[in-house]
Amino acid sequence: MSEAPQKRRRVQRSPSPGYKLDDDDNNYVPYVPVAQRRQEKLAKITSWTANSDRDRARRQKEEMEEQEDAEKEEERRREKARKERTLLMEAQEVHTKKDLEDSKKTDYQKAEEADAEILAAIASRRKLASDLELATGVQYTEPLKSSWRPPRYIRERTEEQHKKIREKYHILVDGENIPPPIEYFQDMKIPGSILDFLKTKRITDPTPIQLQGMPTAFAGRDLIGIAFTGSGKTLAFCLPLIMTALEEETKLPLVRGEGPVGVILCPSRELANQTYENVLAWCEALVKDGRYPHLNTLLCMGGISMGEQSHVLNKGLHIVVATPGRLIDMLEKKKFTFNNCKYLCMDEADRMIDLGFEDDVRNIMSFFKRQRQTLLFSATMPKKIQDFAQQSLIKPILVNVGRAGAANLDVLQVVEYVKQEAKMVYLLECLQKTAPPVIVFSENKNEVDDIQEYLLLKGVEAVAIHGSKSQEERQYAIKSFKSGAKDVMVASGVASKGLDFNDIQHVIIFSMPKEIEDYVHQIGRTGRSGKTGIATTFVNMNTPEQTLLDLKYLLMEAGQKVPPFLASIDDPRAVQGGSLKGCPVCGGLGHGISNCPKLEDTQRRQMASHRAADDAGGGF
Ligand SMILES: Nc1ncnc2c1ncn2[C@@H]1O[C@H](COP(=O)(O)OP(=O)(O)OP(=O)(O)O)[C@@H](O)[C@H]1O
Repeated sequence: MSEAPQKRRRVQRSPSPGYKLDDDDNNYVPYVPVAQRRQEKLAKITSWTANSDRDRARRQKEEMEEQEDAEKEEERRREKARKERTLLMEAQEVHTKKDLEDSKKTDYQKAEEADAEILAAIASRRKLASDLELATGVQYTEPLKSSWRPPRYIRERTEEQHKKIREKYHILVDGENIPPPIEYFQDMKIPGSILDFLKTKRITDPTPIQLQGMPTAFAGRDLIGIAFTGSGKTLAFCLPLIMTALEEETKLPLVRGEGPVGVILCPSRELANQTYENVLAWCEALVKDGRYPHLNTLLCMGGISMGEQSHVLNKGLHIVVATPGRLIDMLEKKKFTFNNCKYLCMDEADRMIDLGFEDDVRNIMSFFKRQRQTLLFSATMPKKIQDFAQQSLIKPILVNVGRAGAANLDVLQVVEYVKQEAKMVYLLECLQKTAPPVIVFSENKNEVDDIQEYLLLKGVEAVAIHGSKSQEERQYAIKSFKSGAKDVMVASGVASKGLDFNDIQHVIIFSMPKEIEDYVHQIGRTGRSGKTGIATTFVNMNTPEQTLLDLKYLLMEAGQKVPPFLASIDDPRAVQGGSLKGCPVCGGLGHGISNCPKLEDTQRRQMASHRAADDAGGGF
């Protein structure tokens, strides 16, 4: 029905006005003369012929091309097969040659080569710097400036005089323009109220790491500080931060939402808590004489509610003591920022960057908005870790007191062969050696619980601490042991690293850790701040021979008695005629890098984390 008007409209539109059209007009076919029609047909036929000729030619060409392609493909296949055969033969030849060469090499040479390969792989680790800095290529070349100066009479000393002082305290240093060692706290320009407080704790003169480390940190320099367990590293890195924060607060007081000025990172909650308490005590001492302002310190770690600390967050923040996970969480939630943060210190730094926290540390670094002073401290820091860490520091200064990873000489080390089944009974006997407090270490959480249970049954006041205990249980154990309410603390190695308990008389290592560094940290809970202590270690057939060898060399280095069963263990490297260099990865003296337990552990952990990432589907 709608067709009609449309048609009508079309009809009306097309011709010129004045014509009258109907359907016949529409169907009208104009007349074409015969001659013209014949010519048109001829032209059509000619074009068909031409087209079909062209088609045929095209088809032929295509066929030829296909054939050529097939031939070329066949040639390529043959060439590839020929090459593969040659490569295979070459590879076989190379292998045969290598086998021949290898057969000429001694086991020692082969081990050296394997070590070099592993070292090269470690050296290629991604630089320890913030992702932002890496991405934008930000590079600082000069250390931070500080207004602190040593007293004039010290500045006027010659380099030779500085050297003599360092030699006197067995301090090794490395770096450019090293600040002078200072033998008295008074000369370090530390506020008198803090010095008075330190005196009440019987801290009157700086320890070697303090007398070189503190001037270095006060001068704003990046620092790697290595010194024995219990040699006062905590004061060496906390006091410079307190002084920096004090300077900032004096210049322009911080208000809510501002700060922190610096952060101290610790690998465990217990260590973070202990460092926090030290900082609190020193900051409280600072305000005692009424001349200095109050500095706010935040403890930022898992297991404590931030609500408890909201009173600190509501003011300007000077110092944060943190474990990595919770710190990242707080920074991501923008509870505070690092916009004005200029001091980053890592305690037990080798552990932090080497075992699991490396990416967290990079992440934390990416929150800094300006150049920072970076300090790394530990009792054990093998050369490789030092080299790696050094890349992220600016003209760093290395302060080393004794060999990194060496045992504290104030600890008498006794190693005893005790059969597995006799350990518990012998432990009771061992506890009689000294008065309390005593720490018993075991590598295994279940064993920690078993030992505590056994001791409780035998009437010994013992507490236990390990990673699977709740925060409250861990805190209770530490508090009651520290206060003297409990005589014995049974602990897993990880949970107690870096903890400073008063006057531990005896450390008993119930199960020898695989890594000698852990042993050094564990025996280091005694013999602290110049006092002496005893460490008794149980070993037996279950202890790997390589661990025993590490132990043997460590005892020899510390001038301790080596029991006959240890002395009789031969070093396979010596048998092969190789050098007896220590392991550059863990510092163990009884093995090379290729059989380093720490490296194995790290690789296992990395593989586990890759597997976890795969399971999670990868990606972002
Ligand atoms: N100059 C000093 N004189 C005497 N005692 C000191 C001095 N400095 C620190 N101390 C004390 O020495 C003990 C050990 O200090 P700290 O915990 O800092 O050792 P550390 O080197 O960090 O040990 P670790 O490597 O085991 O963590 C503490 O109780 C501390 O109060």
